[in-house]
Amino acid sequence: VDDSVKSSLIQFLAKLSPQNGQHNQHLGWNISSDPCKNRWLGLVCDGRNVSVKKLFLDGLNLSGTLQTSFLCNSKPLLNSLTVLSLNYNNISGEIPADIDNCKQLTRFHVRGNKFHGNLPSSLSKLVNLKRLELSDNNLSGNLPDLSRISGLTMFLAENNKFSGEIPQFEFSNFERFNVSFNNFSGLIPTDSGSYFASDSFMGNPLLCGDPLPTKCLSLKLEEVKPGGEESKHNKDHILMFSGYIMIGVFLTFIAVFMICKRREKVRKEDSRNRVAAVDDDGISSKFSTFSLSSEYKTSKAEFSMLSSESGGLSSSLIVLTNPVVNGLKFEDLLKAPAELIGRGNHGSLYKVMFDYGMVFAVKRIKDWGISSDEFIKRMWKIDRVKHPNVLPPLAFYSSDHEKLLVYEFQPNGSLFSLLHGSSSHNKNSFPWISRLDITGRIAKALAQMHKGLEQEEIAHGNLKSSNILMNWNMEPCISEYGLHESTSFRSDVHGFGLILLELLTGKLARDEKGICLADWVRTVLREEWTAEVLDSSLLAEAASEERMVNLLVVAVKCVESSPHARPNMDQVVAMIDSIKGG
Ligand SMILES: Nc1ncnc2c1ncn2[C@@H]1O[C@H](COP(=O)(O)OP(=O)(O)OP(=O)(O)O)[C@@H](O)[C@H]1O
Repeated sequence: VDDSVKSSLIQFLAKLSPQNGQHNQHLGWNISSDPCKNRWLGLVCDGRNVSVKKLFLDGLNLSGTLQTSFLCNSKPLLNSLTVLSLNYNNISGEIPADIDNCKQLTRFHVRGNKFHGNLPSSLSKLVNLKRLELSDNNLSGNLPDLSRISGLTMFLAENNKFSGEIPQFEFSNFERFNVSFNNFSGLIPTDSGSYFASDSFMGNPLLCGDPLPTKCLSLKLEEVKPGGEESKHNKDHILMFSGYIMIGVFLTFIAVFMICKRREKVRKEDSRNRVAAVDDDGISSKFSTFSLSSEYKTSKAEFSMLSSESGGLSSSLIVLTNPVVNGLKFEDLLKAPAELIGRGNHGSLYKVMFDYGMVFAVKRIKDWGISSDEFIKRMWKIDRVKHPNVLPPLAFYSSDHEKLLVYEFQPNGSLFSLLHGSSSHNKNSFPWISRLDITGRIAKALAQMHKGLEQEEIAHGNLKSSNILMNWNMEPCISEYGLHESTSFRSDVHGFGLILLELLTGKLARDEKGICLADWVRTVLREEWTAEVLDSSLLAEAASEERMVNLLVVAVKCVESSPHARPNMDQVVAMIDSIKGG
C-alpha cells in the first residue's frame, strides 16, 4: 500500500481522535507498517493485499470530526474504499460534502454519533450506495434526493431532526427503512406502506397517509386549479387542509401518548415480576426493560434481555473473565437495550447496546442440567486456552437456572450468512482463496482448542457455520466453544467437515427438505467422482480445481458416519496445509 494512502488513513483517524494518538496505537496504525500485510485493525483489504477496501471503526469512542477529504481526495483510496462504518462513536460536526468523491462507497454508517446540520446534497451522487445508516444523531433539514441512488436497500435515519418530505424511494428494493422520530411532513410516498409498518414512520407529527393511522388529504390541493372563482376554493381547501393537519397532529399525539402509556404499563408489570438481584457487594438492583423501535421489514422482536423469557434470577454470581468490559456491571447488562437476534436449539442470543458504544452479544443457554459450580469450573478451563480465531467469552453469569455468556458483538455476520445470506448472491466476493484461508484458520484454531482441552474432554459441541463469526478484519472466529452438554472431539470434526462442504458446494448443511449435505455429496460421489458438486462460482474462477477436489476429499473423510473413521484435527490441519502449499 502506498505511503500516501497510509498517511491519509493515519491523518483521517487523528482527526477522529483529537486528544492523542491512542487510537492509532491501539489499532496498530503506524506509517512504518503496511495496513494490509500487517493487518491494521478496523481495516479490510482486497484479496491481494494491495488496496484498502473497508473501514470498520465502530464503537471506538472516537470523538473528533469526520474529515472525509483524507479518504475521498486521496488516490487510490477514493477508488478502492467501499465501506465506511463509524457507528456508535461520539463524532460531531457535519457530514462533509466531499464524501461524494468516494464514488465506490456501498455502505456509509454513522449511527449513534453527534452529527448535526443538513446532509450534503452531494450524498445523492454516491450512486453505488446500498446501505445508509444515519440513525441517532442530530441531523436536520431536508433530505437530498436520495431516490436517485437506485441500488439503495437500507435507509435508517430514525431519531434525528430531519424535516421536509420523504423522497419517493424504490421501496420494493429495501430490506430496512426507518425514518421514525424526526420532523418529516406531508404524504408518505405511495407503496411504502405495503413494505414497511407504521413503526418505520411514527413520531413525525406532520406526516400522514398509509401506514400511519393519520389520514392525509393533501391530495385535494393538487386538484385545485389557480385563478378566479377557483382561488376561493383554493383558499377554502388550504384552510380545510390546515384543519386536517391539525386533526392529524392531534391524532398522532394521542397515538404516541397511548403507545407510551402502554409501554410504561408493560415496564411496570415486568419490573414487578422480576426478582431484585443482589450483586457481590450486596447491592440490590431492580431490572428494568427497554425496547427499541422496530426497523425491520420482517417483524423482528426487540427486547431488554430479560423481558421475554426470564423467570427471575435466583442467584447473582458474576464472574468477569476479561477486563475489556471496562468495569461493566452485571446489572448494566440487564438494564441496557437489547435485541433478540436468534433463538437456536441451545438458547437465545441478544445484541446488547450501551450508551458509550460497546455492543455485546449475550447468549442465554437453554435447558442444560449442569450445576452452577460445574459450569463455572468449565468456563475457567475453557478460558485458559486461547487462540486468535476463537472468540473468548468476556464475562459470564451462572446460577443453577440461568447461564449467560457475554461476547463481543461481531459486526460482520457469520460464515453462514456470508455463504447463504441475502448478500451472498454475489459469490464473486467470496473467492476460493478466501475460502481456503478460512478453512485453514478454523482448522488450526479448533486443533489448538482440542489439544488444550483434551484432558478435560471439552469439545466445542455445536460447530457449524453460524457459529463461525467474521470479525472486524473479516477473519473467522469460532464462537460458543464448549457450551454444550454431550460432546466429543470427533463430532467437532464432523461439524468441521460439514463447514468444508458448505464452503465447497455453496449449499446449506441441511436443505429445506431436511437432506443432510454430507449424504447428498456422498450420493453424488458414489455415482461418479466428479467436481460437479463444487459451487459453480468456484468453478468459474480460474483457481486450481485440483486443490478444491483435494479439499473435498478431506471434507468427506471428516463426515464419515463412523466417528473412528474420521481424522483428528491435527491430521486435518496437516492435510489442509499440504493442499495450501501444493
Ligand atoms: N458474538 C456475536 N456477534 C454477532 N453475531 C453473533 C454472535 N454470536 C452469535 N451471533 C449470531 O446470532 C445468531 C443467533 O445465534 P445463536 O447462537 O443463538 O444461534 P445458532 O448458532 O443458530 O443456534 P444454537 O447455537 O443455539 O444451535 C446467529 O446467526 C449467529 O451467527
